[in-house]
Amino acid sequence: MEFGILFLKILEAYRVSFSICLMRRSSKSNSLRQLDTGCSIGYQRVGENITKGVPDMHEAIDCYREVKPGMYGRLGEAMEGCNKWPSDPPNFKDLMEEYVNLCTDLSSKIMRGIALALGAPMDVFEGNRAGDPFWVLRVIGYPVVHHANGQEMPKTETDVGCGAHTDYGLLTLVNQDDDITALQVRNSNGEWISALPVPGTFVCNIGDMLKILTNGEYESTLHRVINNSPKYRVCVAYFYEPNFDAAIEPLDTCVQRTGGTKKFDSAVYGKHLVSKVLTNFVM
Ligand SMILES: O=C(O)CCC(=O)C(=O)O
Ligand SMILES: [Fe+2]
Repeated sequence: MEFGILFLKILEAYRVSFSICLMRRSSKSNSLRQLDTGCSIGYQRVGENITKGVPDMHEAIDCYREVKPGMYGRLGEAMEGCNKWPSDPPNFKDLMEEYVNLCTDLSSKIMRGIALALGAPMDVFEGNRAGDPFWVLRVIGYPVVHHANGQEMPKTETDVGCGAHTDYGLLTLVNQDDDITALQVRNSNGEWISALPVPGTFVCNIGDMLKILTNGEYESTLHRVINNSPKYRVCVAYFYEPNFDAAIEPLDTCVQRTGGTKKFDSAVYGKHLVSKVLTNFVM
């Protein structure tokens, strides 16, 4: 039953997000932009997001779990501020908040499954690791890179909807169009393979923090987006993250499972996120 409700929410979030992207494109409004902080809450125009020095061919609305002033001291300062939810349609904020709650619940269940698969206690990812998880929600629109007559534009770096990267937290739930194949993941042979859309499902990516926690047993998924279809593509990506101030290091169980040597130093999640956001995902 729970999944049934989630499924309906997936569809509704998709539908509303799609209309927002279309609205934004037609009105050319940039009223959601937050210009007064280095943080990227709100609307980003096509090409404003940069991955490894190359502008991404997408536009997006970014929302974060709210960091209230002083909540995490200096660590959280760059992320302080309210989300810029679109006011039209009027139920956008409520719907997306409900969607976030459902995704958070589902992700914590997936993390419990992963804990058991690793032979660790079911709640190993809770408490001061991810008992109070941070989250990020991105509604992303990828414009068409074909000419109207279907002829392909010259292949340049700028055709890339989103350059190759790994996500920085624990898990990502990608809610993509049913009829456009654009997301690609790199497999262990170094080949790019398409993550074919399966209606009513998420693609679930592993992020950098889960790689550290598992001492590399779970690899963070290298992925990219190339929208070669003749249609505007929409994706709603939900990022499930550790506690903002969590110091993440390999779990003892995972160090033992992977040869007894810690492969990663401890990393404070919030610091990792802020460095990514402030450098516009250069790394
Ligand atoms: O659009 C997609 O399918 C994935 C987007 C993505 O990788 C990201 O926002 O980190
Ligand atoms: Fe990603």
